[in-house]
Amino acid sequence: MSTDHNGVLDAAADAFDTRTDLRPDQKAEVLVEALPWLQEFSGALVVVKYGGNAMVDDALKAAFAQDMVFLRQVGLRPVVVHGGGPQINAMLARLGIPSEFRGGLRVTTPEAMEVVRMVLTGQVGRELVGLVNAHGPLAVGLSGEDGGLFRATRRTAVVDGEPVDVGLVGDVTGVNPSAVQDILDAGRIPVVSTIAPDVEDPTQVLNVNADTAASALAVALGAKKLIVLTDVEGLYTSWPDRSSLVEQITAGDLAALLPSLEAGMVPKMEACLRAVEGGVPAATVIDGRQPHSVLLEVFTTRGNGTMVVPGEAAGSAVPGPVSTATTTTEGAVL
Ligand SMILES: Nc1ncnc2c1ncn2[C@@H]1O[C@H](COP(=O)(O)OP(=O)(O)O)[C@@H](O)[C@H]1O
Ligand SMILES: CC(=O)N[C@@H](CCC(=O)OP(=O)(O)O)C(=O)O
Repeated sequence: MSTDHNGVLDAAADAFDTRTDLRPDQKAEVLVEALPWLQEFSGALVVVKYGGNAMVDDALKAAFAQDMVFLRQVGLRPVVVHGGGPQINAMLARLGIPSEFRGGLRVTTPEAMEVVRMVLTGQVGRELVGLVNAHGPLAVGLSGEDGGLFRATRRTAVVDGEPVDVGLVGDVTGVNPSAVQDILDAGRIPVVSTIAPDVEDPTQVLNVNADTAASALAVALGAKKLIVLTDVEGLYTSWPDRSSLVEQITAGDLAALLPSLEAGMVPKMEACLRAVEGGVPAATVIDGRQPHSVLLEVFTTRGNGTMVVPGEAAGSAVPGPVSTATTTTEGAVL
C-alpha cells in the first residue's frame, strides 16, 4: 500500500531539522536513545487503550494519532482500543437521559445503550480514525460487532461485596481477532470501539468497559504490550495521596493489591492483570495527558507510568522516579 502521508511527517522532520534549542549532538542523542527500543519492538504488536479522560483537547488527540502513525512507520503494529466515558456522559446529558455508575460500570438501559453505541462508534472512533488518516489512509475503524470480533455475556457490578444489576453491560467472553489481523496484515491501524454482541442474543449489543476489552484483545492477538492511557500518572498505592507512584509491580503483587483499589483504577489494573496472566509480557498504565506519552513509553529507557510484569507476589512494587517532591520509597513498597 502507499506510504504517502500528505507531508505531515515531512513537516515534523523539517521542524526537527530546524530546531535551535537542541545542539546537533543532543538531537543525535535523542534519536540514538530510541535505537535499542526500535530493535526490541521491531514488528511488535502493541495494543493501546485510549481512555476518554485522556482525550483532553484537540492538540493532545492529534499528538496521540501522530504517535500511532510513528509506531506503524517504524515497523510496530499498533492496535487502538478507545474508550469515551466522558463523551457518553456529555451526550446523555444533552439528551436528558440520566446516567449513573455502579462499581465503576455504567448502568446501561436500552435507551442509554443506543447512545453508548452512537457515541463510541459514530463519534469517538470516527474522530480518531480521521486524526490518524490526516497522515495517510492508515486507520480502519471497527467495533466489537464487526467480523464477530467480540462476544460478551451480561455481567453484574460488585458494590460493597454484593452483585448489582447494571443492565446492558457485558464482559468479553470470546474474541475472534481475524478482522483486526486482516487490517494489520494490510499495513493499517485498527481503531476498535468496545461494544459487543450478547452471546445469548446476538442482535442485542452490550456496553463493555474499554479497559476490559483492550485486555481481552491484547491476549487474543498475542500482543507484546498493552498500554493504557488515562488521566493520572499511574497507580498510586496510597491514593488519593500521590506520594507512592508504582513504577513496576508483578502480577502476583497486583492481585493482592486489587481488593484495596478504588473505582477508576479497578477495571484498569484488572485489565493489566488479566493481560499479563493471559501471556502479554507487560501491561503499562501511563498518563495520557502528557503529549506523546506513547512514544515516551515505547522509545525511552525510563518509560513512564506503572508497568505490570509476570511474577509471584513478593513485595515487588518499585517506586517511580518522579511523582511529587514528597515521593518516598517506604510508601510504595508493599
Ligand atoms: N490508586 C489509584 N492510583 C491512581 N489513580 C486512582 C487510584 N484510585 C483511583 N484512581 C482514579 O482513577 C482515575 C482513572 O480512572 P478513569 O477515570 O476511569 O479513567 P479512564 O477514563 O482513562 O478509563 C484517576 O483519574 C484517579 O482519579
Ligand atoms: C460498562 C461501561 O462502563 N462502559 C463504558 C464504556 C466506555 C469506556 O470504558 O470509556 P473510558 O475508557 O473512557 O472510561 C461507559 O459506558 O462509559
